Amino acid sequence: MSEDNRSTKSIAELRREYSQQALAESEVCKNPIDQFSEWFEQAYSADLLDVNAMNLSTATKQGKPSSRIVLLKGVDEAGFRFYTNYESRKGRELNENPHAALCFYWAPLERQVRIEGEVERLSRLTSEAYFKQRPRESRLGAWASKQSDQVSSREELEKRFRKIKQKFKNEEIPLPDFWGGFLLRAHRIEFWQGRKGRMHDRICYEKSNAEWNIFRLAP
Ligand SMILES: Cc1cc2nc3c(=O)[nH]c(=O)nc-3n(C[C@H](O)[C@H](O)[C@H](O)COP(=O)(O)O)c2cc1C
Repeated sequence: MSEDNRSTKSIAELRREYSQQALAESEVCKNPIDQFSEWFEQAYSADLLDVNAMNLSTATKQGKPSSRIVLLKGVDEAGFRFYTNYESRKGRELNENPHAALCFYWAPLERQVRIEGEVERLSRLTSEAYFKQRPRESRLGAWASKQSDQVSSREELEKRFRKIKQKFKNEEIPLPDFWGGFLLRAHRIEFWQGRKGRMHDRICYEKSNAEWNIFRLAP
């Protein structure tokens, strides 16, 4: 198809077949975190760009939702960890409503993972340990940015960055009180593998009395 054709194709016509792999109840791990780690490892090995980028959906107390991408910074039996500004829009929403959802899409593998649960803040010690390992510029950026607040201009932002840089010149940059991690404790995790004719595989795990039930969903 020529470039010209490509540019005239309507959005409604954009589609492709998914046919690489299958996912069966009999093959998946008993524990969804093990299953997630397996898929994550495969996505990482496939050299996908931003393999740990995930959509995070939050909602206000009234249930008004909002979404954005954040980076997964760790996962284990306890849950999924990410870091942000506690006073940002997401930080404020999570503070008033801990229910949240994550979603990964690894397009070249034709895979999606959806995760639902409740968040809690990570301990300051854990956040500090992570903050310390961030590049100096990112640590300064955390101090300089009142994330999600309106700013009058780019210059204003850069002025704040320079001021902070000067303030911490030759000093260790401490973890700001308004910055840190969240742990999302999952109670539902769904693995989606694209199949031919939109007959996709969807294997879902739901937690009940500390046990994970596994079932298939219609595509
Ligand atoms: C690839 C990618 C990774 C990102 N990672 C993070 C992150 O780990 N933490 C974060 O606070 N924002 C991250 N962001 C920025 C967020 O998407 C968002 O713009 C910001 O957190 C403000 O969101 P809010 O106003 O809803 O709080 C990332 C954006 C992209 C595109």
